[in-house]
Amino acid sequence: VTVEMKSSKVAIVRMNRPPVNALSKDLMHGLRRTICDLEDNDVKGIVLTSSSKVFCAGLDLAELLNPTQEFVSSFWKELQGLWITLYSSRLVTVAAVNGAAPAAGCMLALSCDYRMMSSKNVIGMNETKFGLFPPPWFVELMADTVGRRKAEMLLLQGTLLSTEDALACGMIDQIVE
Ligand SMILES: CCCCCCCCCCCCC/C=C/C(=O)SCCNC(=O)CCNC(=O)[C@H](O)C(C)(C)COP(=O)(O)OP(=O)(O)OC[C@H]1O[C@@H](n2cnc3c(N)ncnc32)[C@H](O)[C@@H]1OP(=O)(O)O
Repeated sequence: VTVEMKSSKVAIVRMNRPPVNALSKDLMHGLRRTICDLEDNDVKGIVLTSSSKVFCAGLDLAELLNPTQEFVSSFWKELQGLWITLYSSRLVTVAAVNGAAPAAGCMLALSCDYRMMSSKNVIGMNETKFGLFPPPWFVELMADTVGRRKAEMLLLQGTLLSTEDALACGMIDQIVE
């Protein structure tokens, strides 16, 4: 995770885990630590983005391949901790979605107060497409953002929306070129 101060009050927080910013336990820990440190330093707002062409590919599936029970438990704790920290942060949080944001990548964006996204990208929770279901707090985030019926349809079908369709249903707030 890298931090660039745009002014004394606004920080650009970049996920920097090539090639796709898959959320490993360490990346989630780094993000949470960074947000907490910025909160402790009188910063007012952050822009969360990526240093590569993918915003975030979701959970690191490689880390979840044949894990020990202990690892799954600590991984899950880290994911929940990151979500709680970001969602409840006193900072104004903006997601600058500058690449694909599937699954937990979408969760990160939806946990922010405002979402801008570059065109020709995709965002959504596609877990059902590969036989997983999103945890209830992902579901609530989606329902709070696009409405319950739309969320139900998107989650059932594991739809990844284009930038334009995401704007049309309120999943993002602005398209930025
Ligand atoms: C046995 C018990 C198990 C218990 C487990 C319990 C856990 C329960 C889990 C329940 C979880 C539910 C919620 C799940 C949330 C998630 O986030 S799951 C992750 C979902 N993510 C995706 O579906 C995205 C998959 N990736 C892509 O679609 C594309 O990679 C991309 C993001 C659109 C980027 O495309 P492109 O730029 O063309 O790059 P690629 O060539 O596809 O990929 C580059 C390399 O990155 C690797 N990679 C991609 N995504 C991931 C990932 N999520 N995790 C790990 N690695 C990833 C990809 O394999 C490539 O690797 P190399 O081939 O080695 O280069």
